[in-house]
Order: sequence, then structure tokens, then C-alpha cells
Amino acid sequence: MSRLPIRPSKRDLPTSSSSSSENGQDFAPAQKKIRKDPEPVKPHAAATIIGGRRNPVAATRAPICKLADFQSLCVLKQSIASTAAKGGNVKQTAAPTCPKTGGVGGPKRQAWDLKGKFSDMEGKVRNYQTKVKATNQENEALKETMVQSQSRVVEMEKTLARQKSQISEYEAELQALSGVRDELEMVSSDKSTLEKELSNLESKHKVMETVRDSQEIELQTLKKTLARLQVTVRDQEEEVCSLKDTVVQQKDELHAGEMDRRRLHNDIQELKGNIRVFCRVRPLVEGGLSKHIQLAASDNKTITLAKTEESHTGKTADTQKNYNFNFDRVFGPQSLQQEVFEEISLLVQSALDGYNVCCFAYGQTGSGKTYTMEGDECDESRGVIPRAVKQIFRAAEKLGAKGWEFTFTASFVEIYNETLQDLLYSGKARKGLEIRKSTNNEVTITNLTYERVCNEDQVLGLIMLANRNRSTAQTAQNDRSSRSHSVFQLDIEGVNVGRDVKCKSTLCLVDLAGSERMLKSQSQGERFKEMTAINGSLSNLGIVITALANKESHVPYRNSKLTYLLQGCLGGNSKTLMFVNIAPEPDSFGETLNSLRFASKVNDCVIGTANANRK
Ligand SMILES: Nc1ncnc2c1ncn2[C@@H]1O[C@H](COP(=O)(O)OP(=O)(O)OP(=O)(O)O)[C@@H](O)[C@H]1O
Repeated sequence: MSRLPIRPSKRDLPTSSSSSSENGQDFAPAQKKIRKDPEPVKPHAAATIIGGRRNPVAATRAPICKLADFQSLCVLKQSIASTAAKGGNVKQTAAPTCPKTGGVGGPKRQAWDLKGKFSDMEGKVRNYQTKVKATNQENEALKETMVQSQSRVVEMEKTLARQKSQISEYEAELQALSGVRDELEMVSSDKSTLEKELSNLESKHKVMETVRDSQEIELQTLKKTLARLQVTVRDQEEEVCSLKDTVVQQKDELHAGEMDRRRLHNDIQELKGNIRVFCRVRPLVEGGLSKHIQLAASDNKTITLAKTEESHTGKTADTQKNYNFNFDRVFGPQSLQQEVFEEISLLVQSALDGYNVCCFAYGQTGSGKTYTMEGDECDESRGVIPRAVKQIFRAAEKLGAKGWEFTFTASFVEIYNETLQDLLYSGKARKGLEIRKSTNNEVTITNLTYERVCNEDQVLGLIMLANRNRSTAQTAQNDRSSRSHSVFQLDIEGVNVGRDVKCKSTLCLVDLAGSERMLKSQSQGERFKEMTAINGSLSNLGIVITALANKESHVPYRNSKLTYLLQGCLGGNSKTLMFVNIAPEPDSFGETLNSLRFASKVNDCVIGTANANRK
């Protein structure tokens, strides 16, 4: 019976843990206490500290932990290590309680020695109870330590959190500082650039200083030169003043000279006669000159028309009848336009000096009137009108230097069948063109275009316009230009403000209608009307000139439009030049003789002295 309770406990031993192999029921409470003890110690914390492995975060953060934190960590480590060591002792002390030893160092009791065995067991129990008590005490101590450690751990974690937040603050600060560093780098690079610039500027400054020094030296030299020049300028100013006086004096003299020139020029013109007649012979179409026209080799003022008259009976020899004419000048068929104009240019000058000048071409159709007055387009063939215009504007420019200012007004009128046509107007024939005489004896035409002109080209443009308008009328009426008078007038007004002198004159250039006479029986209708008008105006021209020459009290200017219009240019206060153009063909003999007779009559006239229109 006594063996029965022991055996089962022996058989249980291999399956029990080493601490409960002897008496599982008795030792169970102690074993339970041992198992519960380690619980307060968190495996994580123990592993972290006992294992000695360092958390990588903690390791990396260690350098920035405060020294106090580090020290408290060390204390915690030591206490846990000592606790672990004590725990190990518990295991070591528990090891001798292995039931296989059978008692406390004594020999194995006999099976029957139950009392002995019991006392052994009691001894063992007491022993174990003592150990358990000690272990419990240790456990309590450990628990306390664990609680302390846990509170420390909590503190440490707080500290850690604080430090983490501090670290993140530092990191943010660091980041901000890195921005500052970048800025600093930029600033330093700017600084180095500025330093380079500064050094460049410094070197430039040095160069400038050198330049300034040399310029200062130059300035000094220039100041000296300036001072010298100022003295010279003062001298020269004095000289200029005296020269100005001289200039004023010379201007006075010049003006007096100009007035003298005008007077002398006029004297010469008057000596030449205030009405002059030039004869111009047109060359034959095939060249040369026909036999019936003879020009004296000795002078250029005579022309002879020779006519051979056959004997009526045939018994006597043929007789030759010569008609001699003297004029102011006779131009042969070879005479150039330039030569012809030279003789007239003095009269053109008179127009600028304030005298009315009239130049007209008389002759039968085709005798060269238009060629003489207008000429052809090429330069050498230009006639009296374009050359006169050129001379007027050039002379006006020269007189400008002597204080004269001129204004020019041009008009171009045609007299056809005793009616006036405005050649500067391209529209439908203008009506209401009437000749009017003002109280101061100025002749004007109502509704006529008076164009202000400033230069030669403008006048030439107007002449071309007049020719276009004339040829338009010509296509409507064949040969009209030969049957009309064209009158170009240039009104000249001059003023010399400095001298308070004014002058006013008109240059009148006229291309007359063909002067040939037609037998009344041959002229019919329009042609008869034309011929009557032409003959009337031309014969009236002769009458007016004769009346002027005879100093008659009444001069019938109003008998024709032509003489009425030319009144101002033909009267006593003008210089008149007449061209008599003759055709060299033998069959024009009769007309040539008539023309020369008319011209001769005019040439014999002595018109009174012209007065300049001056104020
Ligand atoms: N001195 C000259 N030298 C060369 N050719 C001339 C000369 N005179 C006139 N002629 C020419 O003779 C022709 C007739 O001349 P122009 O037309 O001038 O005559 P006109 O008298 O004006 O005639 P009309 O009364 O019909 O107008 C023209 O071809 C012209 O070029």
C-alpha cells in the first residue's frame, strides 16, 4: 500500500517540468509564482537592453541626447542586467532540486525507509520554501524595479518624443539654413562678380584719371588759346563793325550804281528809239535765199527787194526795180535764235527796271513769226518768249541780292475774229472776257486767268498749256492759229523795302495773225469774216502807231481789241519792238513788199520818251 502513492509520482516526472518533478501538487503554487514573475518585465524592453543591441534610431540619435538622459539610460541598463543575473541564479539554484538526486547530498534511502524519505522530502520542502520566499522577495524587488523602469521608460519615451520634435525642429532649421546657405552661396558668387566688376571699374577709373589728367593739360592749353582767340575775336569784331559800315556804304553806292545803270540803260534804249523794228528773213525750205531778196554785206540794217519787170513791148530791156528798206536790224536766213534774242535782251532788262515792253511779230502766214516768238523745243531753237522768261527770272534773282523782291503774274489770251479767248483755261470757251481800263490807266481783261508764277518752268508750263488749248481750237477751225493774235503778258512788280522803292511793268509778247491780204472776191463766208477782222486789227495797229508818232491828240486804241489790249505797251510809256518776218519765196513777193512797207512806216515813228513806273 505504501508504494502505491509514490509510483505514480515517479511515472509523472518525465512529463513534468524540472521544478515539479518531485511533487507536482506541493510545488505547484511556487512554480506558478515563478512563471508569473517575469511578466512585468516587457520582453521588448528586456530584449532591447539585455541583448545589448542598439536600436538604429537610438544609435543615430545618441549624439544629440543630453548627457542626463544618457546617464539615466545607463542606470536602467545596469538594474535590468542585475535583475536578469539574479533570475539566472534562481534557475541555477533550482537546478539541484532535480528529483533524480534522491535527497540532500545523502545516499539513496531504501524503499522501505518511508520515514527517512519523508523527512528528506520535508527538508527539501523547507529548503524550497525558503528559496521560494527569497525568490518571491526578489520578485517583489524586481517588480518594483520593473515599475520604476517602466516609469523611466515612459519618461524616456517622452524625452525621446521631445527630442524627436526637437530633432524635426532642428531639421527644419537645418533646411532653412540650407536655403540660407544657398542664398549665401549666391551672394558670395554675386560678391565675386561685383568684385571683378569693381576691379574692372577701378582699372577703368585709373585710365579715366590718366585721360582726365591729359585733358586737363589740353584744357589749360585750350584756355590759353581761347584767351588769345578772344582777343583776336574782339579785334575782328571791331573790324567787322567797320566792314559793316563799309558794306552799308557800298550798298548805298551799289544802289546808286543800279539806279545809274537803269538810267543809262534807258538812255541807250531811248537813243535806239522807243519803237524799234527788226526784219527777219526765213530761209527757203531747200536752204539759201532767193534772188529777189538782197541783204547788204556792209551792214545788217538794210534789205532790198528786187523786182525784174519785163518790157511790155519786148523792144526794151527788162527793167529791175529795187525796193530798199532800212530797219534797226535785219536778220538773214542764217541768223540763229540766240543772235536775234541778244538784240532784245536789253529791252527785257528794261521790263525789270519798271518799263512796259512790247514785242510783236508781224508777217504773212508761214513767214516765221511763231518760230521767232516761241521757236522749237530744242534749246538752240527756243524763241524770244522762253528766252525772255529765263532772263527775267535770272535777273530778278540777281536783283534779289540788292534788296529787290519781285512778283510775277502771267496771262495768255487769243484774239480771234475780234473776240477774246483765255488760253490758260482748258474748259469750254469762257465768256465775259472784256478789256477794261482802270482809273490809273491799267488795262485788264475781266474773267481772264492771271496765274501767279515764281520760276521759269512754271511759265513754260503755261505756254505749253496755251499751245494745247490753241491747237484744240485749231482742229475745230482749220488754220485758226494763223488767223488769230496770241498775246502773252507777264506783269512784273518789284519792291525794294530797304530803299522804299517800287516798280511795276508789263512784258507783252505778241504773235500776230498772218498779214496776207486776200482778194475780196476770193474770200467768202468765215474766211472773209476772219480776213476782215485781221485786216481791221492790223491796219488799226498801223494807225495807232502813226498817231503816236504824230503825237496826235486822239489815238484810236479802241478801234480794235488788239490795240485796246496793247494800249499800255504801245503808248508813250513803253518800249516797243516789232519783228517783221518775211518769206523768201518769189511768189510771196507782194506780201513781203506789203509787210516791209508797213514795218517801214512803223520804223519811221518816233514815240515819246518812256517813263519808268516807279514810286
Ligand atoms: N528762221 C527760221 N529758220 C528755220 N526755220 C524757220 C525759220 N522761220 C520759220 N521757220 C520754219 O518755217 C515754218 C513756218 O514758220 P512759222 O510757223 O513760225 O510761221 P508763222 O508766220 O508763225 O505762220 P502762221 O502765221 O501760220 O503761224 C515752220 O516750220 C518753221 O519751223
